[in-house]
Parts: sequence; C-alpha cells; structure tokens
Amino acid sequence: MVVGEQRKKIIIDTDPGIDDAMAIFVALKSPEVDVIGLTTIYGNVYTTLATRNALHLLEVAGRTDIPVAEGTHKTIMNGTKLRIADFVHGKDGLGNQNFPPPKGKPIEKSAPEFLVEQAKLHPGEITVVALGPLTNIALAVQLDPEFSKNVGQIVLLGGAFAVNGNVNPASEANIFGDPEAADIVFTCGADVIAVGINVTHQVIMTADDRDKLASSNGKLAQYLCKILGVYYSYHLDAYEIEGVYLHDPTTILAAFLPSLFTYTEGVVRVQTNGITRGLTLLYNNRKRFEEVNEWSDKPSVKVAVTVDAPAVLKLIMDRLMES
Ligand SMILES: O=c1[nH]cnc2c1ncn2[C@@H]1O[C@H](CO)[C@@H](O)[C@H]1O
Repeated sequence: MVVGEQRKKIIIDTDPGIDDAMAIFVALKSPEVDVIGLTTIYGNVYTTLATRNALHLLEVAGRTDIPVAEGTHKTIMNGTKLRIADFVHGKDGLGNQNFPPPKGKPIEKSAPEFLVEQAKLHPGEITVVALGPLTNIALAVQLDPEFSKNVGQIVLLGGAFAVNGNVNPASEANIFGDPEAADIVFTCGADVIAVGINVTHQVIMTADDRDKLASSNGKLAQYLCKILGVYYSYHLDAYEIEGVYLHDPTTILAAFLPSLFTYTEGVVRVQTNGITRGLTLLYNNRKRFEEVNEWSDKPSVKVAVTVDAPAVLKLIMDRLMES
C-alpha cells in the first residue's frame, strides 16, 4: 500500500463461524483496510450467538473499539425456521470451546440501520463484505432507496456458479439461508462482487498448513488452532479431505486485493422455490433472447471465476501468523 493512501473502510456482515473468525482476523491484520464495524446475522449460528461471538473475537484481537451491530433474527420474508450450520462449526460456532461471555455489548442501532447510516455518511467509500445469508443487506436496500447508490461495493460470499452447492446439489449455504434476500441484493444495482464456492473450494488450508500456524507465535494463529478442530473433522467427514475450505478469508481478500481473482459480469437471479431453491443463475450475455425474461433489464454484477489460490493461501497464512 502506498503511504498516505486511505485505507478502504469495510463493514463485515458475519455469522461467526470458524472461517468467519479467520476472515475477521485477516481483515484486522491487513494494512489495506480499516474495519469500521461488524454486523451480525444467522447462518453458522443463530444471530444472538453470532453477536456474542463477534464481540468475543474483537476482544481476542484487542479491538473492542470496533462497533458490533446486531442483525435480524428472521429471513426477509419473516421466516423463523432457519437453517443453522452448527454441524460445521460446533454448537457454539467456535469449535466447541465454550469461551466465557464477552464483556462488550452491541450498539443500539440494528445492522441494517448501521449499514444505511455508514453508507450515507461516507458515500461511495464503504465496502460491505457479506459472509452469511444476505438478509441484513437486503433490509438496508429496503430501508433506504439510496443505499445501493451510497454503498461503495458489496463483496459477498455466496452462490455456486456452474457447480454443485454445499447444502444440496443446487444451493450454497448463504444463498439457501435466505434466497429472497439474495435476489434483492443481486438485483439492487449496487456494485456487487460475488465470490461463490466454485472459487472458494480452490483455497484449501491443509493439515500441514495448520501445523505451520500452530508453530507460529502469532496470538491469533494460536487461538485459531484451538477452534479449527471441528472444522477439519467436518471436511474429512463431508468431503474426505484433510484440509478446510477458506471461504470467508478468501472473500475478505477479494474486497481489497481484487486482482487475485478474475471475474465475469452478468445478471444473477436466485431461484426462490422448488427443488432448486437457492440456485444462483448467471446470464452470460452470450445470447440475445427473443422474449423478455426474469434477467432482462436487471443490473449486472461481477462473479469471481478464477483465483490465484497459492497467493491467497500465503497471504492468509502470513497475516494470521503475525503476532
Ligand atoms: O456443508 C455445509 N453446509 C452448510 N454450511 C457450510 C457448509 N460448508 C461450509 N459452510 C459454511 O457456509 C459458507 C460457505 O457456503 C461458509 O461460511 C461455511 O462456513
């Protein structure tokens, strides 16, 4: 980074989550960005626990100056039957370590209110990195018609573009968590970058990498090694690999080192019903269709298609191993 250049302001919308913890720590150790807030959402855990974990992680990192705004407990359609992936991250979301409750409290403002406020305060300057279901972001879009114009960029972890999902063959977990919200975000007209599991499945932290992390003196690396066990076990069981996918930390890097990825552009719509509920479908612009369809006249987004996986892994490792 050039000295004197302004750090990019980011807000991380998160459902911590083991890979969320890694992503938050990577962001806090990255000179390119200034984390100006965390907003919380259900997904890997329920929202109440996500808030508790977000506060806890900031205490671990010594960054209690960063505000946490609690997000919604329901889907955009007011659904309360949520799909929670505690089988991936442990009952507590952080590898079943039963950490003591945090001392801090969330701010008064809700996550969508905080997002709207900050985007208005710094028009064009805020990058929202969304690591869970997109309900808070969709609520911000609904709360303020100017939000999609005011927000600088939305970089989201979501979708399975032309590959199988991880909830079922059709659907990736964050989109499946709230498909209606995802469709609102994809079509809201903001500058959106989607990083799907077609890309994040290429970035794997092996068991050897974890040993390297464990042997470093970094405080955050040491903490992560304590919580990573459950995540490794899940991957061994579900994918038969001795490593873990770095979904969230990879997505964080896309927010400020976009040249580590290549992208395609087009309209993305989300299937909201039937057996393919949660499917993300990108129109690749290769054909002019005869009839008007659900993709016609909608704004385009960027979708990551390739990643420099060794460079991304090295950056994540290096930053986590700093003390
Ligand atoms: O198999 C799974 N089911 C549900 N959630 C998962 C699974 N694997 C990973 N994640 C979580 O969902 C996001 C990526 O889709 C990541 O945040 C990851 O922690």
